[in-house]
Amino acid sequence: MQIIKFNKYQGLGNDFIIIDDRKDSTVNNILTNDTSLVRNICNRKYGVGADGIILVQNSERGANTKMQIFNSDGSIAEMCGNGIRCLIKYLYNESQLNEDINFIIETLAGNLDCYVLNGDHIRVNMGSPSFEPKAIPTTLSPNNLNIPEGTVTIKNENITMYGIGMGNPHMVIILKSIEDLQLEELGRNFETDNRFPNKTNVHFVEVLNMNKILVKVWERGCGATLACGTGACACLAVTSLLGLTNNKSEVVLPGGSLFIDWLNTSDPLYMTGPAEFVFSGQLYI
Ligand SMILES: N[C@@H](CCC[C@H](N)C(=O)O)C(=O)O
Repeated sequence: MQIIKFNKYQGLGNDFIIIDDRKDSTVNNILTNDTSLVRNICNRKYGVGADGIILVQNSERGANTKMQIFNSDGSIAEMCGNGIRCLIKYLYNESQLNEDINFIIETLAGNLDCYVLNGDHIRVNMGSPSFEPKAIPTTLSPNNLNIPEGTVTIKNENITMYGIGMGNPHMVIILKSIEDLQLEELGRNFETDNRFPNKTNVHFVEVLNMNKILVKVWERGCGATLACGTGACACLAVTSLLGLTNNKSEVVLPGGSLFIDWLNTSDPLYMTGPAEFVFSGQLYI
């Protein structure tokens, strides 16, 4: 049995157990070979409770550190927007610096620049959204704006949905209202839509005005969460390309707001939002 220290952080209620695994990658080896252990640790009744586990690892690609993220079902995700802010806040708190500072984090979606602003908000260069079907991956075909497009059925109505990659796959569905949404039923169904061979995160979007959208999230490997950072970027990228919002907007999620800007479609997209320490403890695994 090993004693593993952890810190719990949350970004807009999307919560993560952060484990520093830089010494010898032991935890990565254990968790990748035992997905039931991840599920047990993330379980909200019998475990610590979280939407995922983030391992801080040594970077082999010139970044300050590498982020490895496990969803609460034990699957590994390529990227996590709220998670990367939590990781940055952890590194910032550990460094005991009291000034604005930058970090470069290696992820399975590439190296990302992150900036701590006034100690509590973190701005992340999220890279460019991908509309290339193979890269997302999806079998959907691009529409005239080059966004992969298809339909899903909601309450017997065919509704347009879009596929987009932010390192990880996203399905974006724009509705007139998302108030009375069967999130659990639709999310579970669409997550495994066979047009997304690696499954997909699912987002239901209501456009409030040119500068604000409302989003409800069903995450691949986690279920309904209070926020999804990569998803917020995916939604804003789609609504701005469709001309429904500006390219700099507030994304209102059940857990709070993220601010996304994508000032030039040939440039990366930026996400700004909070991250907070919740508690720390020890795992006996
Ligand atoms: N909560 C995240 C995304 C985490 C990974 C996702 N569930 C996936 O499997 O792609 C975020 O804030 O981006």
